[in-house]
Amino acid sequence: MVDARSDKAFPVSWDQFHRDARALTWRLSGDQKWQAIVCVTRGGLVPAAIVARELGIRMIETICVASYQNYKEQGELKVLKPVSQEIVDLGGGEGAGVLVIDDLVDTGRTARLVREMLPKAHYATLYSKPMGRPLVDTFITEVSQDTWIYFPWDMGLTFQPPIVG
Ligand SMILES: O=P(O)(O)OC[C@H]1O[C@H](OP(=O)(O)OP(=O)(O)O)[C@H](O)[C@@H]1O
Ligand SMILES: O=c1[nH]c(=O)c2nc[nH]c2[nH]1
Ligand SMILES: [Mg+2]
Repeated sequence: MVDARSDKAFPVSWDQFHRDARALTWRLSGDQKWQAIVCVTRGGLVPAAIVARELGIRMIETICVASYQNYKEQGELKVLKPVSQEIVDLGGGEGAGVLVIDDLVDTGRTARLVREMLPKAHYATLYSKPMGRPLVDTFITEVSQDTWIYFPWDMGLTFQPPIVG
């Protein structure tokens, strides 16, 4: 479970995010020809746009899942929109040849749910935490379980008090 008291922070700038999304694309750009991207909203929308642009993929589907209602607190996992049958049936069924993109895996609950719908898909995220790591096929950076990742779309510029004084 995510510890609501966790105080380690991993802030990610837009530059860093873009670099990491491109690094993820390099890892996904081998021999495999992806038939479609399924992005896990909302966090998967931005990395999916970058990966789709880099890989030349125009078939993009969403799976709409929500679980973190209040900041750092995971509630009940809700599927607001499942993946269309057309996408599940690609590559002979069960999502073979489909690339699933999300921003991160934390407890792995979201990834487990998506994998039930697309068992043969390839699951890729930019960031992972130890509990979720076994559920991801490709990721870029791992942080500890008690670290909260701050994405650029959730942040703004604010004054920082000096470290000393
Ligand atoms: O591994 P887990 O513990 O399941 O957590 C990971 C999920 O949590 C966040 O989504 P969230 O439910 O907050 O919705 P959002 O993408 O709309 O921000 C994140 O974008 C992942 O999808
Ligand atoms: O912005 C976020 N940062 C995280 O570390 C996280 N874990 C689950 N959901 C998350 N959202
Ligand atoms: Mg999400």
